[in-house]
Amino acid sequence: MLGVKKALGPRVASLARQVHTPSFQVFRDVPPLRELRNQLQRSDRTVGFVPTMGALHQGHLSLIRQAAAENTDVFVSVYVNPTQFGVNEDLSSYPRTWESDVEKLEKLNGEFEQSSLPPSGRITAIFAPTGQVMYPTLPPASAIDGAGSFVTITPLATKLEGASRPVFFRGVATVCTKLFNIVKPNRVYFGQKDVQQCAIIKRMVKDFHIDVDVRIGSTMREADGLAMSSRNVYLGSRRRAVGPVLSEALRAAEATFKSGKLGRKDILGAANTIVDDKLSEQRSLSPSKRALFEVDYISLADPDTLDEIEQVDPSKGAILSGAVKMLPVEEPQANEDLGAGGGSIPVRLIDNIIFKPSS
Ligand SMILES: Nc1ncnc2c1ncn2[C@@H]1O[C@H](COP(=O)(O)OP(=O)(O)OP(=O)(O)O)[C@@H](O)[C@H]1O
Ligand SMILES: CC(C)(CO)[C@@H](O)C(=O)[O-]
Ligand code: BAL
Repeated sequence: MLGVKKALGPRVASLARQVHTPSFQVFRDVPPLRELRNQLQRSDRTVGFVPTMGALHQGHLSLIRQAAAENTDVFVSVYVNPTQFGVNEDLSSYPRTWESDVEKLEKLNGEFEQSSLPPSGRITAIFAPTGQVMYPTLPPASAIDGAGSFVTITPLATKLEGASRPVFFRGVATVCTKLFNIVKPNRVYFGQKDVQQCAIIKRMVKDFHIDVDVRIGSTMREADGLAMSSRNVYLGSRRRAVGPVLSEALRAAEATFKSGKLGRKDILGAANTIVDDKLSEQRSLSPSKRALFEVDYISLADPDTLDEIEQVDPSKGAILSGAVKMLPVEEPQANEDLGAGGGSIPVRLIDNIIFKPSS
């Protein structure tokens, strides 16, 4: 185990000193973390675990708040897992904001200390492992035929997000298996924004008899409906203004469902109209002003199998979801806010709404 100062380097160490004594331990390796976990086990404390890839925002913090309300101790992992990125995806540019992540977690612990709402747990440990720790035998492989020890959950992992990102859920299931084995949490917390990831984790826990309770937190949004996401920092102002199109489209589809229509054509038709109108509007603008995007999918699927459905069965409900790729900014303007990556990185936005089964 590293003290927070040693783990963070001199700049953050001095920052941490200014704030107050670090309120959690930072672990880079497994054995010291296991030692702490075993101590907690012996004193009947419960661990809620929130896996993240860092670049923390209010979505992550809401999961941590939920974990603190339901456990005495919260463990958070910060690890950008290479095996869930395809070979042409944004692994190298993925936002890494360790210093501000630690500040946010410190602030949150301060909030928990002040809280009068019982019971309130606190963040006890951050696990920020190296690649060598997480993949001890072979360097991690992202190619589809790459060698390594992997967990695969098929056919769930091949649908929707998996159709566009073929190694994504293999990487997620693999790293989550490792993390669950290391942390041995009582409860794990995932965000509904990544609805297919939630379905895959639940299936993995069931099929492998993993002794953990999977808890899902609701999607945190910006004021205009855009789902919060670490990758939103790539958008810049032009693409940011168009990004809410996906949540608007899903809300229109939901309104159609709530008006009593159960058929795919009606429900998805409402979403597609919003998306098509927005795209026409943007195409009519000059390349120096517009933000173009491609729709990867807008889906109405069975909540268990994720297969596309023609009709919502009210007793089962459905998952309405979508993915849109914001294309690189054309003809950037002087002084334009282009976001991280200078507007050149395509940004995949995902979102969903769950139609709950009627009781
Ligand atoms: N807006 C959100 N509301 C609630 N939970 C969220 C939100 N965004 C992410 N999460 C959850 O936080 C956990 C960690 O996600 P991750 O670190 O990949 O952040 P992210 O914002 O989803 O990043 P990315 O841009 O890579 O999708 C996941 O369980 C994810 O579902
Ligand atoms: C669950 C996860 C931390 C695994 O790397 C990641 O997929 C994420 O942040 O959603
Ligand atoms: N939130 C999911 C992580 C990813 O897109 O790689």
